[in-house]
Amino acid sequence: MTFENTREFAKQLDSQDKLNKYRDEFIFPKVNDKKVIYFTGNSLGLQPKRTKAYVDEVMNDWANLAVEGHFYAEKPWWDYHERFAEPLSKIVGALPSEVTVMNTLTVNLHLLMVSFYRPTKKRFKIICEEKAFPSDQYMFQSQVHFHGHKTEDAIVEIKRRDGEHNIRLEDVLAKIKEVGDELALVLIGGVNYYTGQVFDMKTITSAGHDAGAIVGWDLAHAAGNIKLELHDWDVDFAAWCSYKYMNSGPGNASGCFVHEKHHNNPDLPRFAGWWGHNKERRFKMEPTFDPVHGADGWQISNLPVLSLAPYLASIEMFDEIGMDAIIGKRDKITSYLEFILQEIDKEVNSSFEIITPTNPAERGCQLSVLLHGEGRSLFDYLMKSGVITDWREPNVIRLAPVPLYCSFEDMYDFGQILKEGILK
Ligand SMILES: Cc1ncc(COP(=O)(O)O)c(C=O)c1O
Ligand SMILES: Nc1c(O)cccc1C(=O)C[C@H](N)C(=O)O
Repeated sequence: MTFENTREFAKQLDSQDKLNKYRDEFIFPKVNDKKVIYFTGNSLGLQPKRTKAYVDEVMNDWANLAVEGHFYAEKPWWDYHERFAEPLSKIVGALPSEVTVMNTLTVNLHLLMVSFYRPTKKRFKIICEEKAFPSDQYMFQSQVHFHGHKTEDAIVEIKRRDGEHNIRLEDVLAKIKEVGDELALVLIGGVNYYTGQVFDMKTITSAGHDAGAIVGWDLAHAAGNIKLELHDWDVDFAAWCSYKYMNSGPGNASGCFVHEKHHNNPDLPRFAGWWGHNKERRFKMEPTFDPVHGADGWQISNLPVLSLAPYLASIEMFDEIGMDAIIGKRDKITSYLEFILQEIDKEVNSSFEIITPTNPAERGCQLSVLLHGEGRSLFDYLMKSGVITDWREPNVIRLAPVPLYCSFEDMYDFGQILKEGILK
């Protein structure tokens, strides 16, 4: 597709965009009484207008029913989470029995490691990406220490090559082969938070299994952003947060995937609690744990229904639209943003460097841009001008043109503000 850097062309793209109507379903912060151009949905998604009704429903049931709300609310709280299974399974490419919602992301990764990181004397190493998100690094370090290993012995990082911003698939596969029978677990961020690189999860999962390892994925930046086929890729487990691309609200609940091949394994350890116990007999207060079949069997506590309400509001919007339509717009608007950046770079003779892969199959909707020669003052100018991005040292801005609420005209306007900021 040939793009043009004009407002008329951007407006034309918006007029052809079938998802453009969803923009009005979101609440935008304002700067100078104008909706911001919001590029940080990879950190916190915007609030859907429909969210309040879902939260008010729970608040009203609590007010009017109190404890009876657990069983007699229109959406009973005791199995409120079961409303996620169908829609969430479509977003991550799973069976409904393979997904559940609970806790928050890093907590879930720890609990899944209880089940899936069981080192032996021989097979104890974990492969991850270099400079994984810090919470993942601390999770890995604390897990291997818990099992009596040293970080330097047990954690193997796959490194970028000198002068390259992204990790090569061939290097991931070579490292898996190299570690071989000492490899217990491969756990990588499916979409890298810093560069926006998408990893070939199918190929890496297969290679990890060939080496005799378990393979899991941190999908914080992937769920709701890219096409996932966790069941068919034979992924063992995964977890994601819901407050980024799934617009559930700050610090909100995480989602988990556990492949059905692990559902009936009595030898699989897990930290148990009553909400993972047999649903029909849960209130008989039995002494012996009998796990619910499926990923719900990893639940521990009764669920934070007030948190799940915004999550459900968003998931039901995703179900209305479908991931294919979201991904279709994502590819178009991300490519248009890439075009705008390249055009502005030429116009102001700057030296931007997009460090996200140029191949649409290797990226989601995030573009990470090294602003060579520019400092934090440009970032500050953008923010003051109503362009919300985030700054990552040394001088990278991350731009996530989330398809549900970003417009093509936003991209054009961003380009004009960026040019002003550089030329001022
Ligand atoms: C890749 C990745 N992993 C883990 C986290 C931490 O998630 P939480 O604070 O919900 O545990 C984040 C961001 O918050 C992230 O981007
Ligand atoms: N969870 C966050 C928070 O509570 C404050 C600020 C940022 C976040 C984030 O989610 C960071 C995000 N994971 C990132 O990749 O930058």
